Amino acid sequence: MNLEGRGRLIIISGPSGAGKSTVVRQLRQECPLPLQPSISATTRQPRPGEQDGVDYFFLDHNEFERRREAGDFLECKEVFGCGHWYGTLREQVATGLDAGKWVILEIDVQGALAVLDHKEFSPITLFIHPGGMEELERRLRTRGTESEEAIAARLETACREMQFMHRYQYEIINGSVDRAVSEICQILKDQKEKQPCSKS
Ligand SMILES: Nc1ncnc2c1ncn2[C@@H]1O[C@H](COP(=O)(O)OP(=O)(O)OP(=O)(O)O)[C@@H](O)[C@H]1O
Ligand SMILES: Nc1nc2c(ncn2[C@@H]2O[C@H](COP(=O)(O)O)[C@@H](O)[C@H]2O)c(=O)[nH]1
Repeated sequence: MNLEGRGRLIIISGPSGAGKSTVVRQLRQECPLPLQPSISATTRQPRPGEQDGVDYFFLDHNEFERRREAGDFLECKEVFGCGHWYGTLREQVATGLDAGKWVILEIDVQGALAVLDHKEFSPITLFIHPGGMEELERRLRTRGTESEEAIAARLETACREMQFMHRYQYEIINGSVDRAVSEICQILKDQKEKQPCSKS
């Protein structure tokens, strides 16, 4: 059974700091497809400027657990092993797909593999990385949102995640944001062309 209805599901993974959010933000502005990010839930604290219900739904651990027990998540994982949970809300995905949107999940590798196990979806899968660990570290430091300890955990996780790149359909090297955005947009347009009956 395929639950994608009129929309499509897109999974974008890659190490923390690879530039996923940056690329997705520009992709939404420039790519002429009805793209819609799925807003995840997380137990981590908001960063300065982040808004509840826009960047994430920021939940405390009890509320996250309650929603997990209620079956509200399509997948949820403790990312980076530092006690913070992240999860894709079923409602975000279902509402978007029902409305004919191309719903983007910006999630880690464990989460992506869990979604791929749900056979009712046939997502377009992309793995973004910056082309080298030194550049990844530079980007995480330049962003300035994580402690030294958190950066170390993210880099360690990145090494493991890189080993799963072969599970994705497309590898995107985000050297230049403009180039990565135009490459992804072209991939999505090509996928649209391949659909049996043209969906919006
Ligand atoms: N092509 C690029 N060249 C140089 N810097 C970049 C590029 N793409 C993104 N950046 C910068 O790298 C940092 C990390 O980018 P971003 O926050 O988008 O990564 P992310 O993959 O979404 O991270 P996370 O998984 O932690 O949310 C930001 O400071 C961003 O401005
Ligand atoms: N498995 C999931 N991973 C998720 C989800 N939402 C985000 N993420 C991943 O978390 C890291 C860290 O994000 P940050 O905002 O704290 O920097 C990021 O790399 C995402 O891949 C989710 O719903 N499920």
